[in-house]
Amino acid sequence: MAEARRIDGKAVAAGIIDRVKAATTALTADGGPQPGLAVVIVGADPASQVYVGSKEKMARECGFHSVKHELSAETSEADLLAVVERLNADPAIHGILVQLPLPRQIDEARVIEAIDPDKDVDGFNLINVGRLATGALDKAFVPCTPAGSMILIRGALGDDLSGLNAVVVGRSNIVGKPMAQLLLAANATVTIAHSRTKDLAAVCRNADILVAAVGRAEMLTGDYVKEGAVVIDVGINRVPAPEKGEGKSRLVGDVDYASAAARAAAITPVPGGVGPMTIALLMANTLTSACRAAGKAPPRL
Ligand SMILES: Nc1nc(=O)c2c([nH]1)NC[C@@H]1CN(c3ccc(C(=O)N[C@@H](CCC(=O)O)C(=O)O)cc3)C=[N+]21
Repeated sequence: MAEARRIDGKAVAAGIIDRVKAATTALTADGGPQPGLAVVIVGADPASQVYVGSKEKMARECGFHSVKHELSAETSEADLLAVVERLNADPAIHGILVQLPLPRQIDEARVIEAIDPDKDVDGFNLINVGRLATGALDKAFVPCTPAGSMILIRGALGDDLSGLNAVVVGRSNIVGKPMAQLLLAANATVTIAHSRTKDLAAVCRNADILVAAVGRAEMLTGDYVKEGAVVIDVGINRVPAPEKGEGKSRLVGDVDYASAAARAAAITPVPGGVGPMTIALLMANTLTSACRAAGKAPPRL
């Protein structure tokens, strides 16, 4: 089998961003609100800082009102909840993202449940989890990483995934579970596998669509990949790269790209695959929220 097609998530994301920009211009020209995104970060984790910075920059590029709240690592849960309440009440804000993970003293679930479900552009609030699980996709905010992955899968295989086996490796609330829900809604036959799955490689080799969200660098090698499968690598792992110089690192996924690409039909790289899609879908969700707030139908991006 020939080397897999490399799915260019960066290019697909750029197309979505262009459409978000155009729709934002149209919305405001039509008397609608300027979409507003608030990103809240607690503590100064360097990786988190980078992601938050790129979200803020992208929001500005889209023509959004963009605000960033940087709180110290010692912030109390009550203080963070007060910030969320202020943003819930602020009519200029349509999307609220509280960067995860949060420091130990803060109960993540409590914070997520405090976000107004109609401003929950991450799609992590129980109301949105329930909307997705019950198929109320017109009202739900769908988590950005699974939603972005789904666009790449549909680009490779089409809208209807009937008759295809999908295996999602990883069962997190932010990726694995919503990913499985979306694949199910598209009529795939879905298996959720994880670290305790017996003979994981054999389960994965059954997948026409393999989604890797385990959080272990390059764990899924070619042995896990069916010939002709579509492989979506959600992992973002920073590993040492002494070949680039002392103290240097590089980004790798949960899939061993070279061996998996030798068997797959199409595969996402890391970086340049799912990551840029996550940010693009965050912008799309924020635009959707602003449209809904104005009683206008959100555009199909
Ligand atoms: N409430 C919340 N929502 C999130 O969506 C969220 C979060 N918390 N916490 C952290 C993770 C991580 N995340 C990424 C988004 C984009 C890239 C991305 O664009 N990555 C580039 C590479 C970036 C680089 O070079 O470091 C790529 O894959 O090509 C990565 C990671 C969103 N997260």
